[in-house]
Amino acid sequence: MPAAPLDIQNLSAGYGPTRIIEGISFSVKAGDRLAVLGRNGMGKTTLLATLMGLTTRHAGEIRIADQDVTARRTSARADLGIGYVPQTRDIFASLTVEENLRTGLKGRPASALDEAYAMFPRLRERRGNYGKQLSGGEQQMLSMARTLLGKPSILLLDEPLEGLAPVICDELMALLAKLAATSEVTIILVEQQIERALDFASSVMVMERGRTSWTGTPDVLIADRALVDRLVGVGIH
Ligand SMILES: Nc1ncnc2c1ncn2[C@@H]1O[C@H](COP(=O)(O)OP(=O)(O)OP(=O)(O)O)[C@@H](O)[C@H]1O
Repeated sequence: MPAAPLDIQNLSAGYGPTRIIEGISFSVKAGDRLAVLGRNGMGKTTLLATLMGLTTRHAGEIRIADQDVTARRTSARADLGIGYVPQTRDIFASLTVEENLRTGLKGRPASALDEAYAMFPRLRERRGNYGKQLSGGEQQMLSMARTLLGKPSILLLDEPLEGLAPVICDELMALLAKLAATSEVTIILVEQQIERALDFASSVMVMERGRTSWTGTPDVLIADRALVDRLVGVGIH
């Protein structure tokens, strides 16, 4: 599927009656990269989960490639091309790497597994290992590879670097940059590693208590450490 634009208008959502995100609006053009930043507990995960149809929506509209998907179920959104890599790295612990990857094929031929192995050579080496035997970095690679096999037009990544060694973070970000350079996928990245997220993104949204507190381009934040500190509480060093 080619990269798709995403347009969110006045989105409010949460868990049951509890509203967590409130009045969020943004647009991401096809092939662009939006970083969503913010301190802990500000609603970033809830926003991604809402885009995937996994929360209670109270108001607002979600459009993918000019189609209103607001009323669509999670599975229909996945069919329309949203790929979601949650913070919890939803791999099957008791399936092997290869079996996990097969669940992501979505009707594509098994030969497509080679794409995943080309992107993540480490997964080829571990193809017979069970999910639970993988390191944190390998689990993240598997979770991402499985989602990418479905050829998403929009990719939602929730803190993919969490808990990973710097060298693995470098590898994953290089891969994401390569993927973004093809312009075949629109990427929304929630990340606490601000500097890496700003290096990667073409636009930025900062969230505070469920609302948008700042939007702009990464260069503005990179040049203004005090602003970053005020918005997300950590300076860039
Ligand atoms: N399943 C849930 N049911 C009820 N409340 C929830 C649920 N998941 C999250 N919350 C609440 O929603 C708020 C926002 O959480 P969320 O995980 O979206 O924030 P976040 O910005 O992604 O934080 P972090 O950076 O720590 O992952 C928090 O107050 C959290 O306690």
